[in-house]
Amino acid sequence: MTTPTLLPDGEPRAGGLRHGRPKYLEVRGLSVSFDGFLAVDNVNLDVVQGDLRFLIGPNGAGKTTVIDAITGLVPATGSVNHTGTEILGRKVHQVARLGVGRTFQTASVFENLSVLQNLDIAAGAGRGPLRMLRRRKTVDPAVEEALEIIGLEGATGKMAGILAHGQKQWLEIGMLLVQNSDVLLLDEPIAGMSQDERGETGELLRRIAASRITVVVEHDMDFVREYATSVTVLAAGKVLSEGSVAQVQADKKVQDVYLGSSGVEAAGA
Ligand SMILES: Nc1ncnc2c1ncn2[C@@H]1O[C@H](COP(=O)(O)OP(=O)(O)OP(=O)(O)O)[C@@H](O)[C@H]1O
Repeated sequence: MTTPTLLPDGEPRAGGLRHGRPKYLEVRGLSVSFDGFLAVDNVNLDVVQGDLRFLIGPNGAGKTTVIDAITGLVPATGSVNHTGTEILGRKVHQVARLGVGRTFQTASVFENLSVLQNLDIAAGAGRGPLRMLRRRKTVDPAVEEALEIIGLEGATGKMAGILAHGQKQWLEIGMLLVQNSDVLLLDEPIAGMSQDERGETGELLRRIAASRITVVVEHDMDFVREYATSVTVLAAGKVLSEGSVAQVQADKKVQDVYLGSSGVEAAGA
């Protein structure tokens, strides 16, 4: 059996990979209504493999709901195409099997299991129950590779519940890597992290985004400026602006609604 490589082949860049046939996520006319309230309103979004896209905007702009809609957590209309496959309207587990993985604002790991067991379970998500129960003597190469990428090689036996806040988020990302997710939708991954953890997370995002389709919901504009290769700004459920960090910061509409003229967020956590 060949093991798919998880290691990136370069740095993320705006517009994604420029060679080969990159994978893509193409969102068209995505809308989500909660009892008549349009939380996501006709959103179009194109993200190509190798890009590190940040989704920003004021509180209540619809950022998390876009991710919820793509991953099947809330009903939506429109279309979400992952490299030729329509994923909108499928069940949550089907979307995950099609390689679309997401994290939540609060890391959802199995607190009473070790780091290794968490990754093992994620890696076995596609295996049958008998194979899952069989004790394996060796570490799955995909798990080993994910451990290296998320920097938790030294913590394999630690219970996930006692990990530092940042490490839990990294473990959750590792769980997506071993599931072979090639679309990563990460909801505020640095919320509550220390300065050091933020930097390490930024570098982790760079490593994983180079070979995947990555969308990060974020409020921290310093972090966005440092790590985004492209940005989409949402406001009141609609795409307000899109482009490089410099382009969206210079956009008068974005300054009025979200960033002050200094580029510091006017709203948000
Ligand atoms: N399940 C729900 N039922 C009803 N309204 C909802 C539901 N989920 C979200 N909303 C509303 O939809 C709008 C968009 O919410 P969403 O959480 O997507 O915004 P956001 O941009 O992620 O905000 P934040 O930055 O504060 O996390 C908000 O007005 C919110 O109150």
